[in-house]
Amino acid sequence: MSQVEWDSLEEAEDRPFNRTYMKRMLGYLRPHVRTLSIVAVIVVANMLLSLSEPVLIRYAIDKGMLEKNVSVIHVVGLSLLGIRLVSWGFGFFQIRLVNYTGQRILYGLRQQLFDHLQALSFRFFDGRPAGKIMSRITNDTNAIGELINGGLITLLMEFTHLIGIVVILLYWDWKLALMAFTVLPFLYLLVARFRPRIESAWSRSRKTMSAINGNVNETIQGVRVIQAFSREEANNERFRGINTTNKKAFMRAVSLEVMVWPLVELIGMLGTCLVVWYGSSRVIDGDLSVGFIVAFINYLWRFWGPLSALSKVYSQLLSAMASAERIFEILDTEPEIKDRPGARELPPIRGRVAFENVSFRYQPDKADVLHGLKVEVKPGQRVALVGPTGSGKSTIVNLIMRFYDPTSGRVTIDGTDLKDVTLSSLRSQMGIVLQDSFIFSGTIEENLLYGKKDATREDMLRAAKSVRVDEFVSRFPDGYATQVEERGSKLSIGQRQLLAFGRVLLADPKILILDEATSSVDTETEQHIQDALNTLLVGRTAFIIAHRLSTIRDADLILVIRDGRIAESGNHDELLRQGGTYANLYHNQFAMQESLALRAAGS
Ligand SMILES: Nc1ncnc2c1ncn2[C@@H]1O[C@H](COP(=O)(O)OP(=O)(O)OP(=O)(O)O)[C@@H](O)[C@H]1O
Repeated sequence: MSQVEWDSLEEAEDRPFNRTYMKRMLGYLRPHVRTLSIVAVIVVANMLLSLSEPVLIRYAIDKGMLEKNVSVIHVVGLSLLGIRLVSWGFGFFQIRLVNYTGQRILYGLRQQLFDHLQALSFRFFDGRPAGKIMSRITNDTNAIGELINGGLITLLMEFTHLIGIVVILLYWDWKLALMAFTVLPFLYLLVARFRPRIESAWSRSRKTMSAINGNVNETIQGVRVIQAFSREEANNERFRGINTTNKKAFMRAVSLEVMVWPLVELIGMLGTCLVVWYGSSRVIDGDLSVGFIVAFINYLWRFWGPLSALSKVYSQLLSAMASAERIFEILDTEPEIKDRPGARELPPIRGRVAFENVSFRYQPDKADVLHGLKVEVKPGQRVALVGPTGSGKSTIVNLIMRFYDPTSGRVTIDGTDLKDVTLSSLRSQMGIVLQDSFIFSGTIEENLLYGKKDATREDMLRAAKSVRVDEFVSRFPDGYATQVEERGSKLSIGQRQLLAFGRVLLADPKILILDEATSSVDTETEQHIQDALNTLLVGRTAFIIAHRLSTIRDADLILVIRDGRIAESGNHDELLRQGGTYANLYHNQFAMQESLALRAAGS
């Protein structure tokens, strides 16, 4: 089973009713108490109106039909019509108010989740698939919304109805009422037996739905790889599996429901039959009037409805509770990396970066990835990080950006521990360009201004020109206003790289981190990128996860990383003279790159 399927089946486990979550969820209603009180008044008024209908019918039969008084029938008829009209008006306001409040609560919850998500540290995202997180913001908030919009009102309405009916029936004729209620234990047994099954079937249906979402999300993200490997059929097979499970779970839930709810009605009917049988004999005896018995039965019909509705709301409540649990899990996750109390602003950076005996592991129960790193980089130095895959190069730059904190030791800038300064003052002076430059949907101009909203148009054009963005932008009919799709999918890899350079150049960071793209671009673009890079690096301390020989050779300091340690350090010539790992790497890998480059230049 894939991660996505496993996660969604595992975690959506519905838990039994949880009072703490319920209380916390009700906390979201607190700011809307006034509106909800109005709703409650409307609900009670509607309940009273609705419960007055059988009384009017009783009156119409006993005083109108049996005593042949037509004017009573006219009055009752008009009254019933009036009641329905007023109920309709009340219902309209009630639904509007509830939906309005529900939407405001959902809006706030979604916003709160979104804000919180952005503040969470990398470690949180490391362990969770994106599809799962997305489903929390959409599906789980919706489940809570449905509860507020539909469930809570049903609960309030049906509950008040039920109480009202029981009171009236007992008050009218307690013997007849108790006779009708003798079927209640059977109803209870039936519901108690089948409800858990229905709930678990619905729960399975929801879980498999979440697996479907995860699967679709993964497929969209990975569609290029899927098509490249012609995995469509195998993927379809996997999707068909989840889809079938979902269909079966849904069908099982529905079949149970269509079996149980008519049974509930049947048992209710039994209670009504008892009343008809016993009540009619009392009507014949002249003990009860016809209008009375008709009204009594009418109330009984209204009694079974709320009972099944309430039972369904309970399922809805459990499902919302599971959603609430997942939402609260996110909201309760404290960002690991945050400003410590009393953190100060980092003054303008000069650019000295030091690792003081830094060790780091990604998970507490896993082995160290970096071991006692010690290195000092002077302001303005260009540092190349080289080493085999998985050796720890990206981890080092993650620590400089303070995406993670070291497990032990300190990372300092100009002698200040990164943990002592505010994140915003640190990151606003740092820039990062990753291999796969993330371009946001919007215009090219918006993407360039991403790190410096207040830059003037002249600044923007200058930056774009110096990293050669203007050359390709000028070929677009809309120029800088050209819309680039999500992730910049309309741009070539080289163009995306240049745009990312422009974005970071405009932000003018003092420390720059760069993960050099490994993907091959044509020699001309390569040259453009090299030129742009040289412009970008002037006057900044730079850490480059380098793959190109030219970048490495130009570096002031090369750090060769092996198994989370600095195996060698020095400049190109020094390291070649040492004849160690770097020299080997150079002769085996980079020398070939160089001869290829020379050949390309000569051809
Ligand atoms: N988020 C993570 N959670 C757990 N382990 C991780 C995480 N990221 C990286 N690692 C592990 O840490 C080690 C160092 O990874 P890192 O990404 O720093 O290597 P790298 O030198 O940058 O590799 P590459 O050149 O392939 O990008 C690897 O063993 C990797 O499996």
